[in-house]
Amino acid sequence: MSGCPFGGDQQAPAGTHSGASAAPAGTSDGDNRRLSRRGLLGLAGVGGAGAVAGIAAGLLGHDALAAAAAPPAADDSVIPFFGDRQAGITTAAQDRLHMAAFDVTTDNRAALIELLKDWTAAAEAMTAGRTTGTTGAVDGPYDAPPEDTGEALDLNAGRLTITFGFGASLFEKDGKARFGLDGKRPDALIDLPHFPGDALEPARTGGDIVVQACADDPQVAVHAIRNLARIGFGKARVRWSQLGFGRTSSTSRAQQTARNLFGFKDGTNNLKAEDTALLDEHVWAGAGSRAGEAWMEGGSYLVSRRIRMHIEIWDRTSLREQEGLIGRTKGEGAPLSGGKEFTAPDFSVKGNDGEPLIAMDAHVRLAHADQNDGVRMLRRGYNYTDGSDGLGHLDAGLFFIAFVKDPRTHYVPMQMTMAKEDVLALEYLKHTGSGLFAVPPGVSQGGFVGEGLFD
Ligand SMILES: C=CC1=C(C)c2cc3[nH]c(cc4nc(cc5[nH]c(cc1n2)c(C)c5CCC(=O)O)C(CCC(=O)O)=C4C)c(C)c3C=C
Ligand SMILES: [Fe+2]
Repeated sequence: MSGCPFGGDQQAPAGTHSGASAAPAGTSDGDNRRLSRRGLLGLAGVGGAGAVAGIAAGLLGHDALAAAAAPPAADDSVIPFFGDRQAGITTAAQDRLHMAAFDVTTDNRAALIELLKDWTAAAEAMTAGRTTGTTGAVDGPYDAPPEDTGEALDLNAGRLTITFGFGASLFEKDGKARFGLDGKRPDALIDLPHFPGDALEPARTGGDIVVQACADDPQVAVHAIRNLARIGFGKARVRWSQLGFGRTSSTSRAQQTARNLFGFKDGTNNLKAEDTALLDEHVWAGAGSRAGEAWMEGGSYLVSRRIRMHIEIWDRTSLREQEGLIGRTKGEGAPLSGGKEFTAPDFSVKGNDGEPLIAMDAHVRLAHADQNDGVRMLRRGYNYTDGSDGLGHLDAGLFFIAFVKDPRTHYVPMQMTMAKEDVLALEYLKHTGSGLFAVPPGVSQGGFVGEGLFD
């Protein structure tokens, strides 16, 4: 959006963007509040187009009034925030990620609840394409910082989803329960074990609360995390954050399979939103065995791993070896046992040399459900590059994200096998960050994220 929210007809008051501390001549704070397009959309949602037209009457020209009176068009850039499940899990994976883990700095339970309520309100607004707060980016008092940082003003909602999860350290720290949450830490929210080869950096690991913002526009995703961080000031601070620029998983059969930075199709045999029975079996958490963990029913567990990929070494590896390490062809993404991309791999097929066509230590063999007690996961990772390491190497890789029913059965054993046997992992990957978070079920209108935890 331009400085003028309703097109080129109205000029922003002189000095609006100059950083001048005083309101422009002839305007009071109230006069200077203009109804932004986003604010308008928000009002349309609450009171309908007629109400919007009435409120706007004193502020808008004739054309703008006519436009405002028209019923709002269905906006396919909006993914509803409220629902039985949190969005951002089975939602068709967006192109961009900004994930942040926060440490809660207040000790006060009421302040934590207030933070979650404020975050819920802001998340609902931003996912609907509106600004945060009641006055947004440009309609508040001239002498106060705006309630919204403003960099998404011209943009649509971008299919933004904001997904919240709670880390073990929210429940207890140094052996002491926090926020009166004794007995509420789910048994599945374990401290992940050390895996062979782990090179985890504390500043990229853990966190009390994780927020996953996914959108088709990077600015929308960054805007979301930035505003939540701003709202959290004094109660929570960012521990780590990660940008991702290319989805490495499809989570719907309607999506084309994307590629990771090794150049391979990633997500071919992922669980998809359409696999509802498999999602019940492998992704959605149950009520647990204790009353204290029942609040997680219908939620899931988010595993995040920042996996650096040694792409310079990979780029000097033959195509034969690359395909052998993955167990699929690079072009089509077909299993080396034959067929096309979505043909099921046949791990028993052998070549003329008597060796299996999909090697015993190939990534897809070791990760396949057949080798892992039948368990599957919903992967939702992103490619990342974070500059270079000063030694002439890109700090690039895959920010692995998976949603699972129970990490004890659905992540730890598989990761342990890979850390020990997967040549891809042993020679080309380094895990530099890690997190495990309990993702509560969805939020209903009038509620707040994680509400069940505080019942
Ligand atoms: C512990 C879980 C997994 C980690 C960590 C992981 C890292 C990782 N994977 C690739 C590339 C590919 N993975 C593929 C398949 C695949 N990977 C996992 C799990 C982990 N991957 C699973 C469960 C599967 C599916 C296996 C199956 O059922 O066939 C593929 C093939 C295409 C696909 O099905 O997605 C590729 C390619 C990288 C580069 C990586 C770390 C950087
Ligand atoms: Fe993988």
